[in-house]
Amino acid sequence: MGCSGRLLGPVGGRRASLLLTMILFFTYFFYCLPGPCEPLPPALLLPPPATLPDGAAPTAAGDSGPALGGGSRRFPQAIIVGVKKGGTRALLEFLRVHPGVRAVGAEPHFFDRCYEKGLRWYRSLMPRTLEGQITMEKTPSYFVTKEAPRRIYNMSRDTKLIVVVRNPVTRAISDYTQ
Ligand SMILES: Nc1ncnc2c1ncn2[C@@H]1O[C@H](COP(=O)(O)OS(=O)(=O)O)[C@@H](OP(=O)(O)O)[C@H]1O
Repeated sequence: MGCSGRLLGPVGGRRASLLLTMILFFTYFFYCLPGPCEPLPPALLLPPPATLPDGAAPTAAGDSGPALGGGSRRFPQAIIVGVKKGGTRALLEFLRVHPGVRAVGAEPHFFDRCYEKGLRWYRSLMPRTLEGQITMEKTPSYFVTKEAPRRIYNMSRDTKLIVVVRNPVTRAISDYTQ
């Protein structure tokens, strides 16, 4: 009569359905597993440019050269300065999306508040960069620090300053409301 139910019995039936469920699960997961990584787009595989637009980064005495971890810490070739609430953070974040740009996350305030700590300390804050990558930092208040231009020039005469300005009224409102 009723063949399978009788042949397997209640326990056998449960086992069979459990087995079937497991097979279905494994099959599903097998086909859902991601394949091998997609190859990187060619643009990301390209080496960084051999030279910087305005020459290589300055190398201070005592620089140990390329580190085992990859790259070395260099003084910034470009510093974003400008008015407070001028949009300097946004500019740095946009620039650092480029693989050829590496930047300090926080504002170092070296040339206005921490100058006495010395250049070695300042450079230790910088991210490691490979040859051809650009190191950047942003500290808006260098713009209103009388000594900052001379100090930056003494570090490296090739360092570029990117000045961000903004309508003083909207800037003041932004500063007031935050
Ligand atoms: N692309 C662009 N154009 C114009 N304005 C922009 C841009 N990106 C950011 N912002 C505005 O900049 C304000 C924050 O400025 P900062 O990052 O310089 O602030 S800070 O001084 O570092 O605290 C802050 O201003 P408010 O929104 O008016 O407070 C941001 O909205």
